[in-house]
Amino acid sequence: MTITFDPTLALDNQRTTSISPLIPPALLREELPVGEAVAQTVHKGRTGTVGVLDGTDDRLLVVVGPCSVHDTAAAMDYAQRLAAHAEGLGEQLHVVMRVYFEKPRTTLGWKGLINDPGLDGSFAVNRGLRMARRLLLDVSSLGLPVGCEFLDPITPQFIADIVTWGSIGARTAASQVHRQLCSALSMPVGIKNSTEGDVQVAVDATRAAAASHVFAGINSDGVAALLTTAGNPDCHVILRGSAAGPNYDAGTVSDTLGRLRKAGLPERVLIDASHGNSGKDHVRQAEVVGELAGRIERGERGLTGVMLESFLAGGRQDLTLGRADELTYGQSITDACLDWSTTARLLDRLAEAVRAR
Ligand SMILES: O=C[C@H](O)[C@H](O)COP(=O)(O)O
Ligand SMILES: C=C(OP(=O)(O)O)C(=O)O
Repeated sequence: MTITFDPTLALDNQRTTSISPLIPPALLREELPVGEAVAQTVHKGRTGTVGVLDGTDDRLLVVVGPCSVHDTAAAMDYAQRLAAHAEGLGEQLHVVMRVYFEKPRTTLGWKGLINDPGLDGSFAVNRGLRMARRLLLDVSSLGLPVGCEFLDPITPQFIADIVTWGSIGARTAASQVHRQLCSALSMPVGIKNSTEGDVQVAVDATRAAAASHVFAGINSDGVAALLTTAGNPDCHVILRGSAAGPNYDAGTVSDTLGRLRKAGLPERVLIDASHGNSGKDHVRQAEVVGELAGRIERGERGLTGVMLESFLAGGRQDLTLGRADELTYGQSITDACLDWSTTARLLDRLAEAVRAR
């Protein structure tokens, strides 16, 4: 017997306007597999990062690149310049390129290449995932390891095998979902202080991510699964400043190391020269790096890494959805970035500081 309901009594999908298929992660991985050279880059990149974090490798971790990728050709152009420059500084700096595809927004805005690769509100997510995986393979094949922010808890199944260093942003550091995700990720993960400047939330997240968890997710076939994780001992705090001002000063670094010590965690921090530490003014990132270089030279404890937002052209521009053809080549459509030549100069300065210490 068929039971029919009065349609006005329907209970679910009242606000979901469409549900369409997502490619299974395993299929994308088969289409775009990791070859031996890329596997070597990721392996070496992760081992190097862990060594710097643990202090067994005396280099400085530098995570540098665009705020977001919106044009894969420009991202590759940038990657080629960075790979060549980083090679000459390899004894002092462990360089990881920011290749960010997922943007957490304060309210609304373009949410990154995976969500809307056409930059036109068409949300071709399967295409976005393909473009993201392709770019990660291409950048890594230059011998340059990549770093991504993980925002959507499903996305890592599609790309995480090619990621050397991960990040959890200021808006999700308190989220249990993201802390559980970190506990499963195979690479070191930096976790940011909150947008209001709360550092303890990042320390708590680092502690939670180091523990084992059991939670619901998907497997590589895209099927709902229960995941049991071992915990990630390679998570670390990123000081990114806040709307109230910067927090890269020696006092905050020392206070953060104290909080980590109290929580039984390794004492190390990465400083984000952008965001609240630069007041989102890209020019001020250079001032932050200048000060940090002096402190690194003097051997300040715990300063393990630096993050820079940088692209080919300096500054930022607004995207009008559907008008990507009007954009300036190599300029950010999210946060303002340093231009390439200033970036190269700042990398040289950081390398000089490491050499001097
Ligand atoms: O890093 C990028 C941005 O700071 C972050 O995605 C928030 O951007 P919004 O405040 O412009 O939304
Ligand atoms: C979104 C980012 O930063 P935050 O989470 O610090 O705002 C970012 O680094 O791209």
